[in-house]
Amino acid sequence: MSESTEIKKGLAGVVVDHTAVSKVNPETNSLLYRGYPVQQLAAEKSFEEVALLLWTGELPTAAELDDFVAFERSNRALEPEVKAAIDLLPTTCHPMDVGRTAVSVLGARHDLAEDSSPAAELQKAKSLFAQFPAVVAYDQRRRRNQDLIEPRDDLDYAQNFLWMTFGDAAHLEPAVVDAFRVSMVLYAEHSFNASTFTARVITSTLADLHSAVTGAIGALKGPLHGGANEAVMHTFDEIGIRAEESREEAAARAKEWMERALSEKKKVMGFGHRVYKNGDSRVPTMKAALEAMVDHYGRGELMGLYDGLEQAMEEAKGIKPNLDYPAGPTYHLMGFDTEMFTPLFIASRITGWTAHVMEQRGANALIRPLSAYNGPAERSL
Ligand SMILES: CC(=O)SCCNC(=O)CCNC(=O)[C@H](O)C(C)(C)COP(=O)(O)OP(=O)(O)OC[C@H]1O[C@@H](n2cnc3c(N)ncnc32)[C@H](O)[C@@H]1OP(=O)(O)O
Ligand SMILES: O=C([O-])CC(=O)C(=O)O
Repeated sequence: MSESTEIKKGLAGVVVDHTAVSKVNPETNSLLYRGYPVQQLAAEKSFEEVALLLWTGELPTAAELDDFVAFERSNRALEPEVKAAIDLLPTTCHPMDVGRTAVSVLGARHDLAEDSSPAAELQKAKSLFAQFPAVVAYDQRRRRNQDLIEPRDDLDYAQNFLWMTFGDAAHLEPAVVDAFRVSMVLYAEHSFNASTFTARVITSTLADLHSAVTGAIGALKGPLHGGANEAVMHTFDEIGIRAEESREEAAARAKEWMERALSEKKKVMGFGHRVYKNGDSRVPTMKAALEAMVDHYGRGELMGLYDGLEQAMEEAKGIKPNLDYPAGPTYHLMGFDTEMFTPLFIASRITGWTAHVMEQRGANALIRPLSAYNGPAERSL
């Protein structure tokens, strides 16, 4: 094999493999899941339907959906052993550590752990989909000294997730459930992003699905990727959220903050994207969901901060927001602690990761690039 010396730092612009799971097209600013525009899916489909679409390549028939919904509803409860493992972790650790540990425990306990046949992989993906919300919900509650809430099988995925976290009727109001469902659909899949690529690298060694998802969670945690939704909220907090303020006043303070941050050469999380250079295809849909939450909770000043930062970044650098930008304040308004935002991203992205694990396994080649050595020349001891 001849060694190429051209280095593509960060693999930017490198096409590594085919995928039929999704198509990100920065030219048309579109995102298709298995051929369907994500905006249409977000408007019309449940997250359960979108998960099946990503895994199988087609939207489910009514009977297929019924089967999956029944499976999901009967596998939602937090297993006592997983709860025990979570309880061993301090509440001072990051909730992403809890999510990562829980997936690892779930893998070690799964009957099909070492079976990587297509049927077993799909079964494990469905199990993780069903089991993960209880991990996030319980972790959120224990950090507030609240007891675990059992799932309800009369609720769909999005409703039940909110129920297990908050246990009140206010979070089952259609406006809240819908914004949450939209966020799950939009976060589900995005081709060869860093965490999905991590999952594919791990799968390429023929390791098991839960190992791939555990590694993917590690990659998602960083603020250059999924951790940005949390970081966005820290920015809002640093600027200061003042409920009594008008939208215009909040926007003016946010603009000032952004101008100062950029003059200090700071990177502001929630802006920019490796692939989209002219705006993230998912942002308009997520921004509409955020606006619905702002109206629902009567919190116009938050939209002032949002607009002020966006405008100042656009004016100074022409850099647009990514999906994490509207998602962060949406989860904040719903009442999640800031550190829980990226675990919510996990709950959604489990679908895309596992679809890619199955695709990688179906046409595998070990992922092992080359490096150009630039250390000391050979020397003797
Ligand atoms: C769901 C998701 O995971 S979406 C991504 C979430 N991540 C973030 O929001 C983190 C903030 N954004 C970033 O760090 C970057 O935009 C990335 C990592 C997402 C993409 O980065 P890359 O394609 O590698 O571009 P890179 O970081 O080289 O940026 C190019 C230029 O734009 C600037 N830039 C890019 N994003 C930002 C930002 N958020 N704030 C300030 N400047 C930025 C860079 O400083 C760089 O400027 P320079 O050429 O003067 O040095
Ligand atoms: O595609 C990327 O690099 C990051 C991203 O937006 C995602 O994973 O949703």
